[in-house]
Amino acid sequence: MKPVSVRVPAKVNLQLGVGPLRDDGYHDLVNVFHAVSLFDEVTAEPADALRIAVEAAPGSRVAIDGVPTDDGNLAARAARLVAERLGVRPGVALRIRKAIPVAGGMAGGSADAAAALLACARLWDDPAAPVLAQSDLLELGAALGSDVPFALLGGTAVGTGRGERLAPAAARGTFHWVFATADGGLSTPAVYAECDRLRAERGGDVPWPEASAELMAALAAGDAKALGAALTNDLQPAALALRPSLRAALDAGRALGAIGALVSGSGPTCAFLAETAEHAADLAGALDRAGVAAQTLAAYGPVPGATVI
Ligand SMILES: C[C@](O)(CO)[C@H](O)COP(=O)(O)OP(=O)(O)OC[C@H]1O[C@@H](n2ccc(N)nc2=O)[C@H](O)[C@@H]1O
Ligand SMILES: Nc1ncnc2c1ncn2[C@@H]1O[C@H](COP(=O)(O)OP(=O)(O)OP(=O)(O)O)[C@@H](O)[C@H]1O
Repeated sequence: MKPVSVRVPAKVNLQLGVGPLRDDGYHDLVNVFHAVSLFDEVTAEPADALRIAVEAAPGSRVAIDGVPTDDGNLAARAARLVAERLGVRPGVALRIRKAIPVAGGMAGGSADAAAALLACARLWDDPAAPVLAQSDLLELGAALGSDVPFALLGGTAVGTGRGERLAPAAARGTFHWVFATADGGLSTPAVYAECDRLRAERGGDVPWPEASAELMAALAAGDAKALGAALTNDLQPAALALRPSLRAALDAGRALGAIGALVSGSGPTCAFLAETAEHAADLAGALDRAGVAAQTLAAYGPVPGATVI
């Protein structure tokens, strides 16, 4: 059996509408996912047992210290799920090359899980009569994490439920982004908990989230300025409360001409929308010089989800 390599993108949330806390500890969302051109790569090769190796992708300065190389790695759990479903032994060496910031709010772990699902299915399933269809992989992905199904699908899509129920969104053209990473990650459960705490402090009912009509129209028209004005993230106040320094990064990006600025998902990475690829390159340079980010990364979206290469 030959090794299988899968390339998988990061995401930014264009709208993250967070509803009330559910009994199961999750929140109902309106989550407009957008896949961007920062890619992790996962290679799966037959081995005597399940092994994980993690490295920074060539040319990437991503800090991989916090990434587990045991069953704590979401990619390992993905491989076990596929093996279990296909009734095979999980004998696979997974090599993960990371370019997606770790614990950055860009779903890097979820991306690796999606890539491992696809790579292991390709390695172990019968190509002539596959047991696992795309819908099965989406279901296995949802069992691993709320962001995993989108990493399989890619593009631009609206997630409801806890974010795992996906409908592709009409989107035209390409949008250009700059991502400003921060030193040290934020824990997703901690950011949701801080959101609940801030809401309880404020009092009143939490409204049911609705997809923004302005955002969906901007996407369908490929109108970057309108998209920039319509970006929202209900987790942003919580991320800013836990990491006050992010406010300076957002303010700097806006002052330097970003047409939209927000915290990406649960943070701490901040996302800035630019008008063109050149504008994104200039903005990345200016943000670097302003010293408000650990690193700046220019990228574009939408891009496809997990893909065998
Ligand atoms: C912030 C986002 O990245 C935006 O796309 C996601 O909502 C988080 O997705 P994820 O990292 O895949 O999260 P999961 O692994 O499913 O859940 C981790 C934790 O985040 C919180 N969580 C997650 C999703 C959701 N709809 N409501 C939640 O409250 C819960 O505390 C949960 O225990
Ligand atoms: N393959 C993986 N890559 C990165 N982190 C992983 C991986 N598997 C497990 N983890 C663990 O998950 C934690 C969160 O990592 P991840 O990079 O997925 O965060 P995130 O991008 O903020 O996630 P999200 O945007 O989905 O909330 C890490 O600190 C690490 O302990």
